[in-house]
Amino acid sequence: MLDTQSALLTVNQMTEADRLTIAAGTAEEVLMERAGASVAREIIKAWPPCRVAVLCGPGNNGGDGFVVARHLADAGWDVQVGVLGPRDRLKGAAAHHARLWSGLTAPLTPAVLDSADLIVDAIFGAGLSRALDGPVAELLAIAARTAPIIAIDVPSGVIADSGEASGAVAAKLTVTFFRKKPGHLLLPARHFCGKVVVADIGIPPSVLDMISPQTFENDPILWRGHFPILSGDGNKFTRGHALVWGGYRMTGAARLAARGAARAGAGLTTVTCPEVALGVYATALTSIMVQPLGDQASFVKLLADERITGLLIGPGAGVGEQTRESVLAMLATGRPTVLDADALTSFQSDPETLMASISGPCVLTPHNGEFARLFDPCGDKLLRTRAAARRSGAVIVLKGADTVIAAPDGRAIINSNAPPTLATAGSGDVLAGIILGLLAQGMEPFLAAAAAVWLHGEAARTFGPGLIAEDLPDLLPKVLGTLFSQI
Ligand SMILES: NC(=O)C1=CN([C@@H]2O[C@H](COP(=O)(O)OP(=O)(O)OC[C@H]3O[C@@H](n4cnc5c(N)ncnc54)[C@H](O)[C@@H]3O)[C@@H](O)[C@H]2O)[C@@H](O)CC1
Ligand SMILES: [K+]
Repeated sequence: MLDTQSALLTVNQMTEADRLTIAAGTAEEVLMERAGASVAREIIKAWPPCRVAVLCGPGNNGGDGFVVARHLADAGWDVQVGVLGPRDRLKGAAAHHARLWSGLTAPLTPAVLDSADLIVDAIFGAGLSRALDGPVAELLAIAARTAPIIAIDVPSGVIADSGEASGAVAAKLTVTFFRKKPGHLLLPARHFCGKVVVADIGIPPSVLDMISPQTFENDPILWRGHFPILSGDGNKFTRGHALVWGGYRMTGAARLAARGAARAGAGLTTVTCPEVALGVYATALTSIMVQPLGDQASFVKLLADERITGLLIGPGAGVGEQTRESVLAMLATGRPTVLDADALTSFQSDPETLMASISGPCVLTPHNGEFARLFDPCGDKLLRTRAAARRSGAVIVLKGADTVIAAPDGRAIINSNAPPTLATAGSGDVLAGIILGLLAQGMEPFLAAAAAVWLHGEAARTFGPGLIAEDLPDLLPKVLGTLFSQI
């Protein structure tokens, strides 16, 4: 199992974590007290005492709200509490904490927001089961124009499992409990969460042994121990040999990928390209070797070289029969293979053939458009990436600001460190190359894909504004240096 420190819990898994903790002797009221107290603590840390409106819903999220109200009032804050529906309909721990609130409550209308300097959104959390209805959505829209919002667990309207966010408004701060939920990372919900703080409410991490989470936030802790480390007695042949299939006119894409592979640590990197493009590739590449592609038979012969340990096709490959044939020839070797861009689109009229040909370690790196050409685009991003991995037998990297990496066995990782500067021509080619470089060194495909996505994001973050794809490979040494100096 992957390290559960960065696990993301579904609503059902979080409920189970609560249940196991309660069964082991912590009362639900105590968990709610700790949850609300932790939110109040974060608020007091970040804002000076002011007038705060606490908006409480009909469930346990509302119960947390009453705890926040009590703690802030005890600390001398001016607190207004608004409650959705009759207060006597609150149940269990929420009813208990509503009773401990000795101040007034008002109905949940815009009047509660009058002169508020800060707003606590405790309307709905994990229990939101349908889209927000009119009055609550309207109230939130007014709240968003009135003052900064602090959301408890998730902003109301966010579906914690899927990242949908109908009717939600942007919070400045979201305080969640024990572990993050997929909705804190997936778009569009992530944009509504603001800064996310995870509070410890005394749920022991050991409950996760029983829950076996399958979804994680991308973090080096998941894959650092599997990263290819150079051995003292190694040579360039023991560090893997990465082969990139280079196309003709769009030669930049394969060159970027090859540099990504080399910087990710492949001992040897070769671009094989049509004779006519040899000059272009050779002029632009120095340590990376260039080989003429020849006809299909000579490509198959090249692939028979056992020293080649990782293959990539797609960047600048061109959509068509030659790319299709080359993909199938690569997959037939059973060696670790990355399929990107045109290699994926070349199968849009016949995805079945592609799926049937994947038997070895394989990573597909589609963006949304390429994904929809091969797979069912329905369902939230986590769901559809998982389904595609299961269907293809490959690791799927569904790219975007919230890239999801899914393995055929159901594990999934959501990436959260990619800055918007990565939305630039050629950045996907470099990513495919980094994955290739790691695969060529023998790293497990799922973890190699996760590591590459993280390194790619971190490289861009390190650089800042003005980034172009060419910068990315050369930023890897610094990122890797920082990462491994921390061990
Ligand atoms: N279970 C526990 O032990 C703990 C739970 N905690 C809090 O409890 C929350 C979950 O509580 P609940 O499961 O009670 O769920 P919520 O409080 O999120 O909401 C559930 C209530 O809202 C109603 N509802 C759902 N969608 C609606 C909609 N669109 N319009 C109108 N009403 C709607 C439901 O019928 C139910 O009454 C978490 O988000 C967290 O804030 C924390 O106190 C930590 C401990
Ligand atoms: K909330």
